[in-house]
Amino acid sequence: MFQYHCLNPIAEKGLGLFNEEYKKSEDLQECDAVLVRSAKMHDMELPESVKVIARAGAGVNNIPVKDCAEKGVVVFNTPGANANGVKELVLAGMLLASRDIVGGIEWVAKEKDQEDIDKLAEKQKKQFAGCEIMGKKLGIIGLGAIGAMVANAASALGMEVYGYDPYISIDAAWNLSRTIKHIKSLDEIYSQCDYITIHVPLLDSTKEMINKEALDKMKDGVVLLNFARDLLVDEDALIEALDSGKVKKYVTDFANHTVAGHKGILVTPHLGASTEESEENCAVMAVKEVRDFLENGNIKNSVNFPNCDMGTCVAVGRIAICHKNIPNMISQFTKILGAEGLNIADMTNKSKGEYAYTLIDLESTASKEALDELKAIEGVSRVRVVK
Ligand SMILES: NC(=O)c1ccc[n+]([C@@H]2O[C@H](COP(=O)([O-])OP(=O)(O)OC[C@H]3O[C@@H](n4cnc5c(N)ncnc54)[C@H](O)[C@@H]3O)[C@@H](O)[C@H]2O)c1
Ligand SMILES: O=C(O)[C@H](O)COP(=O)(O)O
Repeated sequence: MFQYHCLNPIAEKGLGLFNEEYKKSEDLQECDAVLVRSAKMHDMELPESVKVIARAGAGVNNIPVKDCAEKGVVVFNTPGANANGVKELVLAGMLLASRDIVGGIEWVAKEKDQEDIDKLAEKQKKQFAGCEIMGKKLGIIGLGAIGAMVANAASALGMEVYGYDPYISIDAAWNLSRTIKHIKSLDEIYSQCDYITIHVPLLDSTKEMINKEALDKMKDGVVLLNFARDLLVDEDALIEALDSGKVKKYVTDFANHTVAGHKGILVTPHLGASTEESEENCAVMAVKEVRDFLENGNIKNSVNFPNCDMGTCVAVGRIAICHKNIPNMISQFTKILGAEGLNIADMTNKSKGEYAYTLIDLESTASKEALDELKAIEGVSRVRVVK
């Protein structure tokens, strides 16, 4: 029996995929798995029982990913599962920034009791007029799951799309429309584009990448959209650029005291992935990842351990080992198992950066002593008997 705990509400369509071998627990103690959306986990004490964290979503900046790797806790996310939800909101954001739709709706609500509201509306509408997005230049920074979808949709709406992503995956590149201009320098995006939207993860290297220097290089009257993370933008510099007229509008999905209520800023309360479809897609993918990991030891879409798949175990036993990616690990594992007379039926070892993962199928059951010896090897963070 496995136990899981949800730190945020997770769609029932996903949780329903847990079978009778799984129990939902109201607290973390004794849990094998944690499911989370945006709850902040950095200051949380995780019990030793937790082996896996699944982020039902894309961004993992709320999770101490490296500390988890050190403790042998595998962290998953659900790549692309909410990308369409975000893409649609980005398109809405561009339209809201181009015409004063919000101001117009608010005006009608305020004047609703005027007897001649129809005539008044015709007179007043010019103050809410704007421009169209067709024919404008859109710069996209980050062409992953979301950026690529925004690029294709904006291109279909008649925008001239400039895309920048020095680390683009082969899959994302294949999915891009041929109309997207491949841009190799951010300066070109800044100097050419009327709209700029950012879709990169929040990392040390991307924090405040939109700063005063970047803003100074942008076209006068640029519209900036941020549906990725607020800390990607130096929002004090942004406010200055907005107040001076350099930036026409800032559309952000992240409410904070710097941006909320400021003239020229449209703030939504982190709604990008809050659609029925995205929430369900993320929950379904997260639960499938957790189950395959707990039941078979397989890893797909982890952000701190490598992909590793040996299917379902047909041998007598399977052991999963989380460890550092350093020399001499495999030989130590096989030496301990060999000394016990345990024959290895199958084995896979994969690495990702500093960390590695080994799955070993055995023709007989490993003793507690052998498992303890494996755990005692320097660089091993967790040894788990999967079967
Ligand atoms: N508003 C929301 O509700 C919402 C929903 C989903 C994701 N997000 C945010 O959006 C981010 C992107 O999501 P995604 O699903 O597209 O992720 P993704 O991993 O598919 O794409 C990220 C892309 O950014 C690129 N990249 C990384 N560093 C870069 C840099 N310095 N310059 C240019 N490109 C760079 C990567 O190569 C990758 O292609 C997430 O990390 C998350 O923070 C927000
Ligand atoms: O990174 C993400 O997937 C988004 O920011 C969505 O976050 P949420 O699941 O808390 O809505």
